[in-house]
Amino acid sequence: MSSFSTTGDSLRQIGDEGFYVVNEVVSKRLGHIPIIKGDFHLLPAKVQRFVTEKVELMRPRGIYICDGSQNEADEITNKLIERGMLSPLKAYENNYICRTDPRDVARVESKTWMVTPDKYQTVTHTPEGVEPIMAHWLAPNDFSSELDSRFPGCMSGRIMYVIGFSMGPIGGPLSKIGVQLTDSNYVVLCMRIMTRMSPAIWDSLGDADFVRGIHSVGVPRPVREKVINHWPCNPDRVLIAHRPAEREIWSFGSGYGGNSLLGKKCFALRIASNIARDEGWMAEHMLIMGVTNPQGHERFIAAAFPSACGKTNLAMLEPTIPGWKVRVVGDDIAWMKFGADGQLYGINPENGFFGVAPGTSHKTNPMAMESFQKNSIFTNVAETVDGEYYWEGLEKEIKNPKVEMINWLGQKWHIGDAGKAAHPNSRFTAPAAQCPIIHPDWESPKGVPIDAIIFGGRRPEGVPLIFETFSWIHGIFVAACLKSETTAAAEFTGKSIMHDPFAMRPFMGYNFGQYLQHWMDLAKAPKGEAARKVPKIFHVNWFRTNKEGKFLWPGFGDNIRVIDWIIRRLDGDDSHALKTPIGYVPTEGSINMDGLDPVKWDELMSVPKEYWQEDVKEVRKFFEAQVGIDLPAEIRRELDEQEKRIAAM
Ligand SMILES: Nc1nc2c(ncn2[C@@H]2O[C@H](COP(=O)(O)OP(=O)(O)OP(=O)(O)O)[C@@H](O)[C@H]2O)c(=O)[nH]1
Ligand SMILES: O=C([O-])CC(=O)C(=O)O
Ligand SMILES: [Mn+2]
Repeated sequence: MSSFSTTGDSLRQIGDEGFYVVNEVVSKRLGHIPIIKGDFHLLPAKVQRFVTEKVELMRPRGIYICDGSQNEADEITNKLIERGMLSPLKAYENNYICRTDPRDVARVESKTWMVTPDKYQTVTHTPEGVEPIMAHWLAPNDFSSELDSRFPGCMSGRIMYVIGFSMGPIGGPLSKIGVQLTDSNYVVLCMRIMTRMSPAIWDSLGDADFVRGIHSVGVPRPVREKVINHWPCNPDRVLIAHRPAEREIWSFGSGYGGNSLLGKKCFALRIASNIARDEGWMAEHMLIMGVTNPQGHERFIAAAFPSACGKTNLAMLEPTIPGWKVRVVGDDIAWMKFGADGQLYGINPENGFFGVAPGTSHKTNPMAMESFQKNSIFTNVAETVDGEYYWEGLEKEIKNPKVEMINWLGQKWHIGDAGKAAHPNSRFTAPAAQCPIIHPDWESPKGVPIDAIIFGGRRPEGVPLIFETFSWIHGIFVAACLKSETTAAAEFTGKSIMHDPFAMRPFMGYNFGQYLQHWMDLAKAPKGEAARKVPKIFHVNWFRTNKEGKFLWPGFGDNIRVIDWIIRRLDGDDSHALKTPIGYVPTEGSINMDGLDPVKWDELMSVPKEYWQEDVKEVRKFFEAQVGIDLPAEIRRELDEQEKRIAAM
């Protein structure tokens, strides 16, 4: 029998919150835990049990059941303004800025764990002494002690918010429900933008199971250390742990989005990829865009680039060649499933954009700019005395270039001063529905038909602007070899090229060899279903540089020129592709360059033999060290074949 029961309504004011208690949870051990908002009795029984168990563990001073309403958001926002955590950006409507503790600015890959009874459910068989980089494993016993040293009493003196949310349109066949508990009201406001949060969740859920998220900033009251920028966090004790079998996430010590908005990377990628494997679909770090050509025919494309490598920008691109139209379905995560008709369909499980601010401007990404003119939250950007946001990349667009600002560290700052205005991983959080080019079908429950998948990364050297892979399996091989220069989205400093297979290294939810096998298996339709029409797979590189380190390709809106070539390939145009050892590249003249400053075609498109000889050796080492016996034989064969093709160049 549960040690909890609930009592009826009572009305009183508690603490300094000024909220009224409508009912309360009674624990034999803890006494009365006031429900500050919402009706506990209306939660599904399983959610009630989840909440009461965690209340007993984390001992908040009150429970706040969120309904996702505007009133609720206003109430929380006002509270945060009072406390100094948020401030309004007066130049816009309902836009707010906040600065984090400077130690809490990005995902912490090294403290992110998958907890499975068998190590090899999580990681591949790496040789003695080789630390797996794709997923980090924590043994259940070790997890228990990590948990015990953090969570008991961690919400003491704080309010626990209960957030019911749907990833994907509520009730849709590809959608999933989660419940996140958190003691951060910043997280509540951001989850309200990033997920679908409404009382309809509880009706849709009924008795069914849900993904459980438990999040605490890890600063119980009374607070022992000084809180910086009104941003409580506990950087030394950060832990982001997932129990895939239990569909459960435990996040401690960080308020930064990628660590704390549990619907996003933790649920929609790490946990969902486990569900997807069990249920025969895919959860990927991909944008989805609809592209209409001048003839009026629309195609949907999914694309995976590592963090801060251009997904948001590609998803919303404003074409620089006439007649083309791009509309965004999603900018970061795609859940995709083959239909019985053999077509792959994809949804964007999110409800908002959590985008990189620096580099975003009317020139590079006007549609993102339009999306965050209201109802948005900016984290770690600079603020001008006129109440505008500012970051690197807006130099030419700011009204008054001499204006005084407060930089992300809270110091007075002007353009030209030392240091940066905004943290390189500063972010905007904006409702997707506000994007002027949001696709009319972006909330279609069954998803949009995906005809091509693009992979890419930041590759200063050797990798052509675009190539098409030879087959589904060769495409999987190319995605497994994906590499990119490190960015500020995680804790790595300095620029080095890292492996980031499928742009999923930080988000891998299970053994990478099995993940590859799952991708391969998806090509085969189950009995009774139409043969699967697997998407064509491409690789792009917007970031190749010349000897001076300058980008050879203008990128952004001009990337439509590459998409145009891709779509012609989908349409069966065979006349404009040259076979190379790594795939098909465009023949010179087959990419529309009208109106562009001259581009150094050879430097941009070449496939240098020496570079690729080195690359294939390096990839072989990587596979041996990081995938080992878990590497499917077919993928090893692709490597062998590619090596032979390169040798014969
Ligand atoms: N040179 C160049 N830079 C680009 C291009 N596209 C994006 N960028 C820059 O890359 C950075 C990150 O781009 P985003 O589109 O936000 O990256 P993302 O893949 O959505 O990142 P996450 O949200 O971290 O997953 C920004 O500073 C952009 O300005 C491009 O085509 N060329
Ligand atoms: O998770 C985050 O912090 C933001 C993001 O999209 C990424 O890093 O890929
Ligand atoms: Mn991302």
